[in-house]
Amino acid sequence: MAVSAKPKTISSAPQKNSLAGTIPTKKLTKEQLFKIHAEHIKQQNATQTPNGPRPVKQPNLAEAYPASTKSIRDLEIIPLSDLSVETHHRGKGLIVKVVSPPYLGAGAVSIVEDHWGNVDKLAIYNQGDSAILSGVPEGCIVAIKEPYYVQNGADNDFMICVDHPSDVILLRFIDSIIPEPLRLGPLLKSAGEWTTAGDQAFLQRDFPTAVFCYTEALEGLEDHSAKAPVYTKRAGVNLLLGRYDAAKADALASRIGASTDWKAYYNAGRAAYGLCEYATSKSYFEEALKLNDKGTANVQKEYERVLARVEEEETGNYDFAAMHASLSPTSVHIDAGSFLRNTRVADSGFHGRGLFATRPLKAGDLVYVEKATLMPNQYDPARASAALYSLMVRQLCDNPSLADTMLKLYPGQLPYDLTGAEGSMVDGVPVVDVFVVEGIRTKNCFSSPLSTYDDTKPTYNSVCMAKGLWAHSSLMNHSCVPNTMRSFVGDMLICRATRDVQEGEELFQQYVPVKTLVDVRNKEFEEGWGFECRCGLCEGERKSSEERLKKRKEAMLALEKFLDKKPSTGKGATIVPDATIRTVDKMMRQLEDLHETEVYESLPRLTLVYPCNWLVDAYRAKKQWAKVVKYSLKVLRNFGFNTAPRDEDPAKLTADWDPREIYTRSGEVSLMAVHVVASLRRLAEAYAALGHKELAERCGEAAKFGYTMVTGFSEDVDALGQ
Ligand SMILES: C[S@@+](CC[C@H](N)C(=O)[O-])C[C@H]1O[C@@H](n2cnc3c(N)ncnc32)[C@H](O)[C@@H]1O
Repeated sequence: MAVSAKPKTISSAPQKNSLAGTIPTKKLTKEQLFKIHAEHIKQQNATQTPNGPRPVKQPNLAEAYPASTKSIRDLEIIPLSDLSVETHHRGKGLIVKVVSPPYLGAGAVSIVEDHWGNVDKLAIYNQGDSAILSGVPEGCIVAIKEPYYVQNGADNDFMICVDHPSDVILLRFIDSIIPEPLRLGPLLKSAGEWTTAGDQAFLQRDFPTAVFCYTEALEGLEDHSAKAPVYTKRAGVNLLLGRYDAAKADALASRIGASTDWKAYYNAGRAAYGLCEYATSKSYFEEALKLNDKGTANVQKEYERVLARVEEEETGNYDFAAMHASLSPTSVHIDAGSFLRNTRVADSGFHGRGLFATRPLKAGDLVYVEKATLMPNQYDPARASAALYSLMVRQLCDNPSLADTMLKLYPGQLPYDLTGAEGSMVDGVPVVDVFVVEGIRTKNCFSSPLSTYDDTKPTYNSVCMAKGLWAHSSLMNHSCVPNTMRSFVGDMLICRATRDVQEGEELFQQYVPVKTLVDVRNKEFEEGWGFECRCGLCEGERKSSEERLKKRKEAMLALEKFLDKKPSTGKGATIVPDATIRTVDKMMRQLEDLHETEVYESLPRLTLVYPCNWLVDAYRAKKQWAKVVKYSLKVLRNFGFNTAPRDEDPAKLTADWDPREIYTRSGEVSLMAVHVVASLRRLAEAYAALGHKELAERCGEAAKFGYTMVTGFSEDVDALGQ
């Protein structure tokens, strides 16, 4: 798993176009523009499947520029003929009419005309399906704020490129800012006509247009009692579009002070539920039930559902096994609340904010459970990042209240400072800066399998990973030897303590499974997240000399090279010849000797984990159980579980070794992983084979306990296979 597969860094600015800053003298004529555009549309109609997923134009952070934060009313309106290439026209705006149907690819490309009679090409990206502008209907009039003009391949081919969704505004036909020659006057006159048009659009399932029409209708009405039913209609459509902020506002605006308001509260409750505001949702359903004391079955059902969410938030009681059983490729979003009260956000000594324990926690305890803020059902690694990015943009446009959660996350270093206006409403829409969104995505997203439990099974296709945002979890800083471990069941992130944690202690997670060598893993942190890790393991290992580090690296690479062609387990494994085992054992001991005691006495020795695991498997295949014990104990020790006995004689251990204590008594610098569970299982098997039943049972129990930390909920260690 990874917080982000390969976070992007901001590279140097792209090469400058020789025309940059100039008004092009050679441009396509109006006729050429229309002709080429018509050909593109013809081609599109011939090749594209209607309603198929549209590609996403993912932002290149190297070319980042800020979204406009100005109102169109404060900008100087300029003609299309004044646009200069590779230029962000700060302080300027365009008002244009769309004079062609759109060509739909990663963006919507249309031909537009200004009131001076100039025409040009407009490409609008990053509009969600719920926005009319995702399709840019012919005839609509749009304002483009602080336009960016680019060359589009061929010498004389240029276009206005709108990356930030809030940089383009769909204007109402009666907006006084529209210059006279572009004005049509409203197509429909009365509120009644607009309402009927909204109803028709609704019946045709064109929900964005329905919202547009109901909005026009509301503008034309003055009397609240006449407005109320239109608000109710618009609330319903907004609910269908997942525009919960607007749905909630509409539902509340539809109240008229009568008992029929139960419907308004019911809709407001559903909208708040959609926003995961369960306590608020509960209070709206209660109002609805008060007004309609017979309680319609629907309200009662929704009320009971929200009560379950509130209880989960308060108690952290979940039936994870049932959640897991409910997962399927089409059903990955779990209906559950987040349990966060064992943690709080505070300043960290490591970086910015971090998460801290609000009460003492025992190893294995639930630290928190978080439902994804956003997680698209997209497990194809080639599409997962783009899917998350476009969902983040869409949700910020559709539900501006999400900005409070999402835009507070760390965006990494952008080439410009945040304006502070991101997320605020300008010209009726929230300012959404796609480069900030992408920065937040790369620094904060997690990769998640459908379930971690299944992901540990040897047969599972671990390439299938979705990407999601868990806003609370993102606030946790990284440590290579963390005190928590995360796992996933669908879009629920389960975080468990891997050792005892005191009240007030900072909580850490591993951003990625850590590389064995201190310099290699820190290069990854530096490139991906811009920090150098100062955890106990990294600080400890830095005390080792450069020369030692170099020698360890060489020994490790030689060992890995030797082992590469000699699988001791799984596909291609055969019984390994004794001579090979002896060589591996010797090379492993040489590598072991390169770990100086003064540095590694109680630190994990990660370079040794792989060869020791290899030896466990090789001896197990030969049923040499004493050796299995020896090397399994070494694996535990190499993960930093230094209370694992170093003397492998079972006779000495039977009385007083409780393997569960590895979790509680190893100190701060140990590393929990599924391999630890696997080693405990191997120990259990080997002790049993050697006749040490009691020890075997204890190891089995410790393995089950550890597996719960790894998977979030399951003790079924047999899932790990043979
Ligand atoms: C997902 S954020 C974590 C929350 C962050 N501390 C904040 O204030 O929003 C990731 C960023 O936190 C910082 N960070 C995380 N772990 C760190 C650590 N161990 N040492 C220093 N900085 C760390 C890095 O800047 C990283 O890019």
